[in-house]
Amino acid sequence: MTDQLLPEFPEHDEEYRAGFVSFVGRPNAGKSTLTNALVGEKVAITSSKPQTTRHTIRGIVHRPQTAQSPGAQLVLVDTPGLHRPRTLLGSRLNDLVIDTLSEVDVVGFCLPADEKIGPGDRFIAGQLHKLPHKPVVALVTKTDTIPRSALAEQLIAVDQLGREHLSGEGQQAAGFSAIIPVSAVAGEQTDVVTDELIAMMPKSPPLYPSGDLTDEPERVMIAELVREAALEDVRDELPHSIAVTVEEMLPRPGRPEDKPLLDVHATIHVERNSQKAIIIGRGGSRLKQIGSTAREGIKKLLGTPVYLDLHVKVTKEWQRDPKKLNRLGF
Ligand SMILES: Nc1nc2c(ncn2[C@@H]2O[C@H](COP(=O)(O)OP(=O)(O)OP(=O)(O)O)[C@@H](O)[C@H]2O)c(=O)[nH]1
Repeated sequence: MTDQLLPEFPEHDEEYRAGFVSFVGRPNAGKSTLTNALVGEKVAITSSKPQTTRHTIRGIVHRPQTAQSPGAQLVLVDTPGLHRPRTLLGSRLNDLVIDTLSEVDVVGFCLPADEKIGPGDRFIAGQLHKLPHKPVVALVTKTDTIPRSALAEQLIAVDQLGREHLSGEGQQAAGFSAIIPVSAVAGEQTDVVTDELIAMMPKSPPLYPSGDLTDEPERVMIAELVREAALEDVRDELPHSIAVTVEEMLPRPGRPEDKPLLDVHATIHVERNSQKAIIIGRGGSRLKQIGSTAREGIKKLLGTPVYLDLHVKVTKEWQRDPKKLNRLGF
């Protein structure tokens, strides 16, 4: 291997900080949007439908070393929302989240500014209490949606939530380590979030090469893009019944070097025949639309034109069957 092929790590000295942060919060709290805003590129999948972020997707914020700043790397681990489990998939997801959280340096608890604190938030706060000595920063998201006076009230309520759940035995400090209002959409206070999180990272050499925005395998991101496309405009009950696997991803042989084409074969798994019919649509029209939306996303992600071959398959009861869940990557 020549030196050119080795990944380049950012310059650093002993003051450099690097570590992991994970955002939690109930469905639709704004975790993925905030991840994207901090990283500055679309890595996590956002959707207006709740509970669509299933995989652990990392984005990396790089702060280069300058005369003013020692430089830092913030690795964002995006998790599904913690919620009361109702199915095997639900409890697997919660386990996955707890596992992830026990390994990160800081947890960012996203609480939307425009929704009253409810049982879902208290459930999550109760879960976080199980992780003693873990700093938790409250991120009050979507501040652009409410007037300042309402925000002040929400900040007080959030502070109260932290004091009720995150104090007591084993907890170093009472309540949240910090409470930061932020709007990912308006770009307000996103720098403050980054600064605050970086300050809480341990001193460490860089963990990833420069410019590496995500280490999520492309295959999983492609599956997520297909899933996101399939979720557009479908009925409310359908989202939980869709999973996507990427069967094969190969460069088309014999293409000229400057005109590559990637062949992608993917399967959309649903639970029932009726759902299959919805996904395929009249005369295959919906599937065609899903294909072209997903293809655009994949092309943007990889910078290569793609030929996307999509199949729809009924995998009965995949949410309740551990073997099938494993095969679908959960
Ligand atoms: N106005 C406004 N809307 C936001 C903001 N952040 C997120 N949203 C919207 O809130 C909805 C949910 O945002 P997501 O980032 O997908 O939320 P999430 O917490 O990742 O959701 P799950 O994947 O369901 O866990 C989307 O429609 C976003 O566009 C914000 O700062 N301002």
